[in-house]
Amino acid sequence: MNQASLYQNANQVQRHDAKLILDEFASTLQWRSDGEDALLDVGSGSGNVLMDFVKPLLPIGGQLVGTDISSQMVGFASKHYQGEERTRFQVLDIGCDKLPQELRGSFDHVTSFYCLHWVQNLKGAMTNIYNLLRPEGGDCLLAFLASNPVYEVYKILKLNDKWSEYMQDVEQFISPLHYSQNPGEEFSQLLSDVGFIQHNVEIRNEVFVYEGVRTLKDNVKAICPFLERMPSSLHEDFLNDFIDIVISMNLQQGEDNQDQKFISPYKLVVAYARKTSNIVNKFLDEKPNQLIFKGIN
Ligand SMILES: C[S@@+](CC[C@H](N)C(=O)[O-])C[C@H]1O[C@@H](n2cnc3c(N)ncnc32)[C@H](O)[C@@H]1O
Ligand SMILES: CC(C)=CCC/C(C)=C/CC/C(C)=C/C(=O)O
Repeated sequence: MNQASLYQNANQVQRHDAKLILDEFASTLQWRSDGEDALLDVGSGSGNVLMDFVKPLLPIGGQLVGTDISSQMVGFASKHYQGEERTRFQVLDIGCDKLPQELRGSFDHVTSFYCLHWVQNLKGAMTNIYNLLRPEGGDCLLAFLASNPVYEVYKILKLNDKWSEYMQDVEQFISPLHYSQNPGEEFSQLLSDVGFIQHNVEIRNEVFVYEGVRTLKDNVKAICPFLERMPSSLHEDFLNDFIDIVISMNLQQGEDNQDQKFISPYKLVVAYARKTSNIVNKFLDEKPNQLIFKGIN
């Protein structure tokens, strides 16, 4: 997904979820007493979630770094938000083997919305997030898909001769937690493994209703990685086949075009974790990783 303007105009679900989660966790994040918080966002995309919902939470003296694997996304966000003070955007693959030296241990907070389900090397990504935080401590707030019906639609489309040549690597675009029996437990374990002693992970069962075929198609176009591999003359045919599969999965409500709705039940991982300084770690009990943070400051 590289088309920033398409994404910026068809990301209602992503915006809705990020706003709710940030409202809920704004007071849980451990803000510095000097107001000089540095926050890095992972997978900022076109940048509007970061600028509309994260930036307003940051103290006046805070620094914001939006990052993304896609240079097109970073280019779009840099241009669109170039007048914003104390804000910059840069390319970063959160699954990379070696973090850029200037980012390591430099942040009080890391946030990430709707990105980590794109990263197959989830353990590498979480190790990097841990290492982006300051050695003396910091926290992260993450939201990403454990599962979504879109993944089952992709797998069915791949079986069609018309589309299979574009979708050979479909599994690379399916959330690493999609097949997990217990995604909450699995992600909690991963957080512990990379060093987060204190964390809270929830799996939220959500439903989003897309009003009309055009809305659903626009949302698919904004995120579907396979469309950019095929000639644009095939896009509408692909999207029509996508809709037919959604209907065959009984995810449609209402018959005629006027009041046709599409139901998308999905599981969202919402995780908050704190990195404690090495000194504090020494004094914590051996297994304190089940601490609940909601409402604690
Ligand atoms: C669905 S968008 C989310 C954008 C934004 N966070 C939001 O909530 O609207 C996912 C973004 O993650 C980026 N992404 C995918 N894999 C990534 C990786 N390995 N490292 C950093 N960003 C990645 C994509 O390029 C895309 O811009
Ligand atoms: C009914 C149905 C199959 C809806 C799927 C809707 C959709 C466009 C889901 C996208 C999920 C996703 C990978 C989002 C993202 O990364 O932003």
